[in-house]
Amino acid sequence: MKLLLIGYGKMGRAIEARAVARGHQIVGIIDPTYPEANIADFDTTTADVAIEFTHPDAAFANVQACLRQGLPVVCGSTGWLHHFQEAVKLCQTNDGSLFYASNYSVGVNLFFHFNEYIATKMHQFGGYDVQVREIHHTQKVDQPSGTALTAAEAILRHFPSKTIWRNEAAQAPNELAVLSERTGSVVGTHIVTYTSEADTLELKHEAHTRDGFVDGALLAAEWLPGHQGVFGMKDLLGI
Ligand SMILES: NC(=O)C1=CN([C@@H]2O[C@H](COP(=O)(O)OP(=O)(O)OC[C@H]3O[C@@H](n4cnc5c(N)ncnc54)[C@H](OP(=O)(O)O)[C@@H]3O)[C@@H](O)[C@H]2O)C=CC1
Ligand SMILES: O=C(O)C1=N[C@H](C(=O)O)C[C@H](O)C1
Repeated sequence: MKLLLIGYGKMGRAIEARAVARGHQIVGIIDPTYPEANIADFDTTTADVAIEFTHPDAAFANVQACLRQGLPVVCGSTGWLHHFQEAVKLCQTNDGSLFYASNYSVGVNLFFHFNEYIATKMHQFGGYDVQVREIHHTQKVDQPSGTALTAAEAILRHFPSKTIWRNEAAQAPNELAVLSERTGSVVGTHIVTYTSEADTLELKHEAHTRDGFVDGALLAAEWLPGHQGVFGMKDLLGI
């Protein structure tokens, strides 16, 4: 496949290495380190799909540019979802192809699945409070992480005594604390903790490397061309 990489940082570089090893071709790189390369000028007919891992402030414009130019786009950037419905509309208007996941690793998508099940059960049995915690490297600019937000929003849907999340300690029983920690080079750790007077139950995912994100993004990029609409990991993995 012919890939356009938008963003050539930690994820973009890791995707390049893995993609080439799998026989794919990188036909373009859009990143501030290549100032001559501009998404608006890129001849999109030379690529099958774009993979976008940039920055919360850049992602929506990049997604818009791909959709307007008829290029299927796999986006992994977090922190831009206040624009997501606009992206969905643009995708529909342009008969485009957009794939988005706050986390592309299979392990985290299993974690999401178990998170929904556990939230439902814990709410049924009662007596538990719940919080979400995420730990990442110090270069991460957004908080809470996109993954923590996906998990928190699922808890709000399945554990109805929590009605709103807050990125600090809860100040009322209906608030779900989503706590963020930035330290060292931690790749990405997410923990959902249920506590009662009697015991504690935890669901934890700890990424050891970025390989899981990279492999999932490449799977999505291999799958997306030919699929029209807005898709996520549930469509790809069937979980
Ligand atoms: N969904 C998932 O599975 C995962 C998502 N992520 C998310 O992906 C994003 C990128 O992560 P990561 O690679 O670690 O970050 P990095 O900061 O390492 O890389 C981002 C790159 O994008 C560049 N960039 C910034 N603005 C633009 C733009 N307008 N067009 C093209 N390139 C641009 C940056 O350049 P410069 O440094 O000069 O600004 C940098 O080279 C983050 O939002 C992160 O949360 C990360 C891992 C997994
Ligand atoms: O910025 C990162 O590094 C990561 N970002 C994603 C997120 O915000 O959830 C996914 C992963 O945790 C790594």
